[in-house]
Amino acid sequence: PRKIILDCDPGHDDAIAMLLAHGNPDVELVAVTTVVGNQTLEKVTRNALSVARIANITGVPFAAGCSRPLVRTIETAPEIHGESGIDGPVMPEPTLALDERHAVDLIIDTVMVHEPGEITLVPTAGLTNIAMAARKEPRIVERVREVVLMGGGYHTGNWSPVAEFNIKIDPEAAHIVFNEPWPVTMVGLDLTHQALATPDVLERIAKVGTGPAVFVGELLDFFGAMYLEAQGFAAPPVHDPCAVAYVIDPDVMTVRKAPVDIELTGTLTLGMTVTDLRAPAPDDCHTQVAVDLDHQRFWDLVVDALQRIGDVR
Ligand SMILES: Nc1ccc([C@@H]2N[C@H](CO)[C@@H](O)[C@H]2O)cc1
Ligand SMILES: [Ca+2]
Repeated sequence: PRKIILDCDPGHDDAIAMLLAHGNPDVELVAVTTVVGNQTLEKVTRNALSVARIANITGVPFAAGCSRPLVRTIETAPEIHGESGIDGPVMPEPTLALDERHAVDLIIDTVMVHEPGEITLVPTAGLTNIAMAARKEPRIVERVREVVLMGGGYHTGNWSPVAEFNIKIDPEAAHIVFNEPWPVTMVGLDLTHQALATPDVLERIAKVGTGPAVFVGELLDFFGAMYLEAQGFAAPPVHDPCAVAYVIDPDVMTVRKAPVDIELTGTLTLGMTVTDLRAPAPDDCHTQVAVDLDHQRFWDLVVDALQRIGDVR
């Protein structure tokens, strides 16, 4: 299976990404790291550990990372994720103890202890931990197989007209990550806005009938209500599991090689993932962007993962 490190800020959709990674047999969660984003580091870390208990994730180190962006001040998203960062479901008390290392060190140690090309980084939050890891131990850049991140967008934004939240909350970190020479797949809003949890999807998930499936239903009910109110979506786009799904099965979406760089000084465009879609892409282009989602296949993967997790309490 593909070995992945999930760097996340649970977060309703981060939680579903974790469940997909845990349930699907073709990926192995070798570490989970948290970073400030949807809510404060303390809240998203507590949420990550609660999700681990709900899905009975054991034998996987969880470590907390950066509590604020590299340069700028903290900007959270309570209007979508609520005060706890995962409002809606009643969350169980965490039982799993955190790894004593900082997330940046857990990422570095995990990459350096594995063979080159074994570890894939799957960030589904701001890129602060990833940027810090690349600066502290530059050798991880050539050892990481690829970075498959949820973030950005080549034609759309959500935290501004042209910038997406994960990028905009720490654009300097994103600039580092997109400009290191490792392969980067940007699973941006252009793609994730196709991953809508419509009523038929909610019904399929409810039919799984297990504790974790009920939990996902509750997550999506809250996420859906907030998305309708805050952004006028009839059904919520479930962003983060799209990145995990691409690692599981690259055919779940189409991708396109294109240079991407991050706007750091724009007045209206700060945090924009400026994507050069002019053809042809340079031969040495190390970045690609996700375009079309096979949403039947995507939701099949999510439902299958929940069925495989079963009831764990
Ligand atoms: N409005 C809003 C703000 C932040 C997010 C989070 N950031 C990414 C989508 O922008 C996902 O990782 C999700 O967890 C989703 C919606
Ligand atoms: Ca997230």
